[in-house]
Parts: sequence; C-alpha cells; structure tokens
Amino acid sequence: MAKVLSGAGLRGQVAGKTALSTVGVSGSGLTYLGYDVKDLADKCEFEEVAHLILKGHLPNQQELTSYKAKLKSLRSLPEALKEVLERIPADAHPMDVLRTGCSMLGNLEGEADFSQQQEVTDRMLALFPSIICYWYRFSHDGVRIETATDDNSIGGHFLHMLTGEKPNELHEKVMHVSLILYAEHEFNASTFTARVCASTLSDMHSCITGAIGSLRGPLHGGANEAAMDMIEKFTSADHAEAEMMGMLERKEKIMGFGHAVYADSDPRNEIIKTWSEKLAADVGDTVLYPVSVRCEEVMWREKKLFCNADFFHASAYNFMAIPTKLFTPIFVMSRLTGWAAHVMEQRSDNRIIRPSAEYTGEDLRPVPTMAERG
Ligand SMILES: CC(=O)SCCNC(=O)CCNC(=O)[C@H](O)C(C)(C)COP(=O)(O)OP(=O)(O)OC[C@H]1O[C@@H](n2cnc3c(N)ncnc32)[C@H](O)[C@@H]1OP(=O)(O)O
Ligand SMILES: O=C([O-])CC(=O)C(=O)O
Repeated sequence: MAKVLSGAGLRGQVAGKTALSTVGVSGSGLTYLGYDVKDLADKCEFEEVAHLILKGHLPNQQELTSYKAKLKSLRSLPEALKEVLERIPADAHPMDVLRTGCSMLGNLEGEADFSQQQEVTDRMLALFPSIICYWYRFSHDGVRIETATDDNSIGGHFLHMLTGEKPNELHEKVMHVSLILYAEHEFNASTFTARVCASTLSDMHSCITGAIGSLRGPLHGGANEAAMDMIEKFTSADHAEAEMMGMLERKEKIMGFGHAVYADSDPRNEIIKTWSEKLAADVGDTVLYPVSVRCEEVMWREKKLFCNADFFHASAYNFMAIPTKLFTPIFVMSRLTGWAAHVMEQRSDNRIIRPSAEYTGEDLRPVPTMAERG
C-alpha cells in the first residue's frame, strides 16, 4: 500500500531528481541504483555498496581489492585533527565530535575544486571511524589509539579500534549489513540538507558537516539511540507492553517507529531484526530481544505503526557491546556515501535550491519611535 503524502514538511513534493535510490515504490521497497537493498545486504560487503553509490557501479574483484586497499591507506588522522579531538570533553555527544572532526578536516585537507570530490569523500569514508574512536578512547580511557590498522573492512576497523580487539566474523558481518542498510535513502532530511548546501556550490566538507547536524536529531538518525534509551528501561516483555501502553495513552512519540514515506513497513527492519535475533542467541539474551519484539507487536496492534530501520539496530548494536552514544555516528559512517553521491549528483545538474514561503506575519506597518514602543 502506498502512503498518501501531502501536507507540511514538503511531504510528497518532488524537490529534485535522483538516480541513486527509490524509497517506498510499490513492489521494490528500497533500491540503490536499481538493486534491492535486501539483495545487497545478503550478497555484498559494505565497501562494494559504497563503491556502487559513489562510483556508480558494483566493483569487480580487482576494483574492490584496490578500493579497499585505498581506503585502508587513508586511515591515519592528521596531527592537528588529533589535537582538536583531544580537546573535546568526554561528555560531548559523539555526533558533535564528528561534526567538528569533519569540519576540521575541511580546514586541513579542503576540497580545492570539484575535481577532488571523489578523493575527499574517500578520505572521509576511511577517516570517520578513526575520528569517532580516537576521540572516544582518548576521552574515556585516556588512550591514544593507532588508527592505521590493517582491518579488512570499515566496520571491522571501527570495532577493532573501539574494543582493542579484532571483531569476530558474526560482528563483522553485522557491521557490513548495518552499513549497507543505512547507506542511502533518497531525499531524507540529512541528505536534503547536503543537497541544499551543494546547490550553493559549497564544498564537500560543508555539505557533510551540515548533514551530520541534521541526522543527529531524534526524529531522524538519533532515533536509534533514543530507542535504546527506552528499551533498556524495560525489564521484561510484559513490562515493555505496560509502559508502551502508557506512553501511547499520553500521546508520546515512540522513537524507532513510523516513517515519513513508507506506509506499512520499512524493508530494512526485517533484515536488521533477523541479525538482532542471531546476536541475541549469540550473547544468550533473554530480555532485550523479547522486549523489542513486544514493542513491535504493541505498536502495530495499537497504532498500525511499524519499526523503522532504527529500532532493531538498537538491540543489535547493544548485543555487540557498542556504547549507545556511538549508534548514530555509525549511521554517519555509512550515510556519508549517500550524502556525497547526492552532492555530486546535485553539482552535475545544479540550480540553487530556494523554495518559497507562505507569509503568515503582520501587514506592512511603519517603524514606531522609541516612545511609541511601550
Ligand atoms: C532512519 C530514519 O531516520 S527513520 C525515522 C526515525 N525517526 C523516528 O523513529 C522518530 C519517531 N517517528 C516519528 O517521529 C515519525 O514517524 C517520523 C518523523 C519518522 C515521520 O513523521 P511524519 O511523516 O510526520 O509521520 P506520519 O505522517 O506518518 O504520522 C502519522 C501520525 O502517526 C503519529 N506517529 C508517527 N510516528 C509515531 C511514533 N513513532 N510514535 C507515536 N506516534 C507516531 C504522528 O504523530 C501522526 O499523528 P497525528 O496524525 O495525530 O499527528
Ligand atoms: O527517509 C527518511 O525520511 C528517513 C530514513 O529512513 C533514512 O534517512 O534512512
């Protein structure tokens, strides 16, 4: 069933063209350059999907090997960026750290002209996990980690830096799946932010910095952290149901549910849910996964609201012992590919994005003198 899209928030209005993805088109769910996200999550590594989104085609073996080697070679943080990260306090939000890290990188290794757009994007793709983990480990553990590891994947690199140990196969696989699911999603709020910025002919780091700010909010990427904050308070499925019923009665928003475009399901949910279930079995969980399933059942039964991509990401990341405040930064590590591809697409056929507003203010009036202002 297609959702009727209209009303505030530019809902349902075509704001530009894209060849990168389709969202909620009947029968296809979510596609990246014509490939079903389910197929991609099943058969690909994240680096293959990053190559697809950024370079326009799935890499052959030789292209993949050389792309991974290139990304591996770009993992070292510039000294000046390390200095900045070391000054950010431990109680900062890692999304703010990433926003600053991205912006600082733009000062140190800026995009001189658009011919560098692929290069600066690859550098960010390689470096964002390093930025997050360098700051996290320094501010929380007092350790200056080496970010230039030989890990074979972006997700593996991230987990290795975070824990100090190479991840097992299951965790590395889940990171591939998660990063693939989060990579691209048409004109969502953060991508639209990036495109608006690109439409002024601004540089790539400015576009990505703005997009990080948009993704941070709990109505968008921040929902995976907000969902975790909620479910970790529930001690059993029955407790979850009672609390959820109360929240619905009080008309509270429940994070990780609903979607601006999808009508009755988010195709990414069943995929990450399956992996969350596998991780639950792996760690012997008997609470968080059943709690999450009950939340899903209650929301559907009571409101016909379904889990979006964020909801089961919360339990999946938790089972991998990833701290909650790093959930949305992982989304950034992935969505960077979609953002940058949209910036490039906007640049290739650009007109400044400048919609109109319906004026609801005062009629024309004279400026009163000071004495007249009361
Ligand atoms: C990766 C992502 O960014 S996915 C989105 C992540 N965000 C969240 O999970 C936050 C929670 N969800 C929401 O706030 C919303 O569903 C959004 C922001 C995703 C979409 O917003 P909209 O397009 O305005 O939602 P939609 O038009 O479908 O809402 C219909 C009704 O359901 C309600 N509703 C929608 N989602 C929820 C929810 N999660 N909890 C409670 N009620 C909800 C709305 O308040 C609205 O009620 P109303 O008609 O009485 O005002
Ligand atoms: O499309 C949206 O509005 C939000 C979303 O699911 C995403 O960005 O992945």
